[in-house]
Amino acid sequence: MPEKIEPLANGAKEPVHDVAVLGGGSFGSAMAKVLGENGHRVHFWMRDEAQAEEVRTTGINSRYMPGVEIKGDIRPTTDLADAIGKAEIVFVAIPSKAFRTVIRENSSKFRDGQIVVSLTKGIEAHGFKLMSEILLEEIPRCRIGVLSGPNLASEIVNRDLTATVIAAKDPDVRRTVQDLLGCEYFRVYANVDIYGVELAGALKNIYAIVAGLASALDMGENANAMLITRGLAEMSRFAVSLGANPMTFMGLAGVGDLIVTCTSSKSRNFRIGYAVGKGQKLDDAVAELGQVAEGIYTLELVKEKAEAIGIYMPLVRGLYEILYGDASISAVINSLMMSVQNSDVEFILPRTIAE
Ligand SMILES: NC(=O)c1ccc[n+]([C@@H]2O[C@H](COP(=O)([O-])OP(=O)(O)OC[C@H]3O[C@@H](n4cnc5c(N)ncnc54)[C@H](O)[C@@H]3O)[C@@H](O)[C@H]2O)c1
Ligand SMILES: O=P(O)(O)OC[C@H](O)CO
Repeated sequence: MPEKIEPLANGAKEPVHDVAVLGGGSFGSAMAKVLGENGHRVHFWMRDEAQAEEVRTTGINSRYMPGVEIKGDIRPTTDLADAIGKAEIVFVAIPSKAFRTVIRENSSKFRDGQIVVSLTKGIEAHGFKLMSEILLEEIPRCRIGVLSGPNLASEIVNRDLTATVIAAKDPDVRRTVQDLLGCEYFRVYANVDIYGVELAGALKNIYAIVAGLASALDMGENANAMLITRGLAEMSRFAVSLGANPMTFMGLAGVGDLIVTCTSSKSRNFRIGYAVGKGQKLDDAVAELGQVAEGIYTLELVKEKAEAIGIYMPLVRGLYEILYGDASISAVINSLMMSVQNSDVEFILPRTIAE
């Protein structure tokens, strides 16, 4: 049992809930820590028994969160069915490439009406599916939510002040997640635009790689601001064309997450861009990182999708040509700078067609 249950932001102590966190990486560890400190019983599922045993005996996940003690009633397990079975609410922090497989293999273990919240910021290659869409397909009888925002795991575990967004259609899902996670250093805002919140979380990883590249080249603060803002224009153009609400991009899950990921070397996507900007090969940078940087996969999928539906995404195309083609960084920068000068905010002034 935890030594002390901190009161939540509303001053009341919540009843203890059984929650499951699926995924023993950086973000699963960070969310397990918040939930444990808030007094909940956390069934923390990870694949690796040695890692589970380490968390069980020392409270530390040294591979993904070295030196951080995950306090409270944390119950690490490699038995996924047991974790789901015991939980009232399930949080899923599994990389997008493995997300469907893990959920599908255990779909019969989820209960009717059980709340399942995706923490994953990626897109499935086959069919361009977001994680909430996978959940709806695999476990349609559950109530689905998506948590996304400017949430560097390494800061959350330090109890650095942080805000995030829970997006769900069901108000009870939104309220439950706010109550479970909210505390003196973690605030949870609500949104109903699941698709926009989720797509924003996936797309910003691409622009974080771009920002890392720019930082490696020491392009200057004006250039950084230009890249972030044009990244926002590009990602909202794309997302809105697929049905997202443009206003979502003004919120924490949109511009908030874009800012943190594009300005912090704590972001793994930023670090990949920085390494490539310093001349490292992409594969070597990924191997050295040793953690997931979803943006490198999202980039390929978004480039393909944007071309298929005719959405202009010059930063996506330029980054793709650098990472996966043979374009030099300077040639891409030159072509971006010399393209047609266009509208700032296209929701006010439509873009001219020629580019
Ligand atoms: N780390 C952050 O700051 C952060 C913040 C918000 C959201 N996210 C998102 O959370 C998701 C998970 O990222 P992370 O940071 O925890 O990654 P990570 O690289 O730190 O850890 C990945 C975890 O997934 C596990 N895993 C990999 N393949 C698996 C499989 N086939 N089956 C089961 N488990 C598997 C690994 O064992 C590891 O425990 C990503 O989509 C990421 O974008 C991360
Ligand atoms: O480390 P990254 O680049 O995966 O980013 C982590 C979070 O998504 C930031 O909100």
